[in-house]
Amino acid sequence: MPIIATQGLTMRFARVTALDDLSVAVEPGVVGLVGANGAGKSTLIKILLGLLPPTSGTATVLGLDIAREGLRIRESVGFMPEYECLPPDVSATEFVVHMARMCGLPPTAARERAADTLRHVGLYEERYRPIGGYSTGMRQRVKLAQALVHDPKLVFLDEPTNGLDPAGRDEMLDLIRRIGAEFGISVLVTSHLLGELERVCDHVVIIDGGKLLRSQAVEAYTTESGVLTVEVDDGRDTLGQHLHDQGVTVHPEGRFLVVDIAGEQTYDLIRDGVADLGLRLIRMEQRRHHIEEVFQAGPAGPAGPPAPAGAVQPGAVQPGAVQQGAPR
Ligand SMILES: Nc1ncnc2c1ncn2[C@@H]1O[C@H](COP(=O)(O)OP(=O)(O)OP(=O)(O)O)[C@@H](O)[C@H]1O
Repeated sequence: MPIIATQGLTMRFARVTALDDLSVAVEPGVVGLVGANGAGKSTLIKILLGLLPPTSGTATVLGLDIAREGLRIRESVGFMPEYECLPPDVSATEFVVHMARMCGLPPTAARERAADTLRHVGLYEERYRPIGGYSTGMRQRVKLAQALVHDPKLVFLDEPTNGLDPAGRDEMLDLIRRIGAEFGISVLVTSHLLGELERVCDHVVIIDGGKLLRSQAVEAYTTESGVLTVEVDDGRDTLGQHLHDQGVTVHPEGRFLVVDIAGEQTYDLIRDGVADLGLRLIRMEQRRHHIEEVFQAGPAGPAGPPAPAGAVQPGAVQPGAVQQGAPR
């Protein structure tokens, strides 16, 4: 059963269509929802939580109808909102216990679950300090803890890496991966950074202007490319010249040679060249595309069908559009 399924979901505000006939279904796992600022990500989450009725269309979350079963959806789903929503003068423990009580847990269970959850997100030592003195990364972890405290089957994380430095972003991405892999909780995580979702997601949905651009397993975006990376211990240029003389298209890139694959014989030529020249081969591997290359390549990118007319081409992003610069 899909964890989320929408059919023709449309949301019109007075001046803007935030979602435009969106039909998509995703299976359990860690699912990325990527789009530029204003693409409609937060609007979709609010509709899926049953908090905002769509203009038209239908959707289910965990098999529950958003129009009729919003309360049951919110019982089974955790939500980490994008914007700051934390009281500064209470501790993380007080806040997360309060949120657990709001979800219906009895007092003792609420305290135990809050302590467990704060430990999981790496805030155990700091849990009695007032939230007002926390760093941005710590506040993001409190927001994550309150989304997990009632043991949901699915969590919606709206831009959880916002405002974090590279180290904080890496830690948050690791936490998200653990939520999916170790706790078995499905995740819908939004970001405007393509690269960072590739690291943690099983599946990525891309929307632009409220329309679906693509919905695919991560591997489908990162299909193998037509080039080999070759590394030898001392002798990069000698081997490069040798392969060139054999008619192989090759160019240097850092310590490596990047070789176009022109059939099985390319592998044989590299093997023979390395042997004939008496070099030591360290690696020879086929490169995989990164998700962002799908967009750098434009509408006829390497991983699939052309984007629909009018779609943002993130290879030529405008400020605020889908960005490719996620650190790895
Ligand atoms: N309550 C509202 N009233 C009017 N317009 C709205 C409302 N909520 C959202 N919008 C508009 O709908 C569009 C989609 O907004 P949404 O917040 O869903 O985008 P987003 O992809 O989450 O972007 P961001 O990452 O910037 O939050 C935007 O143009 C936004 O201005």
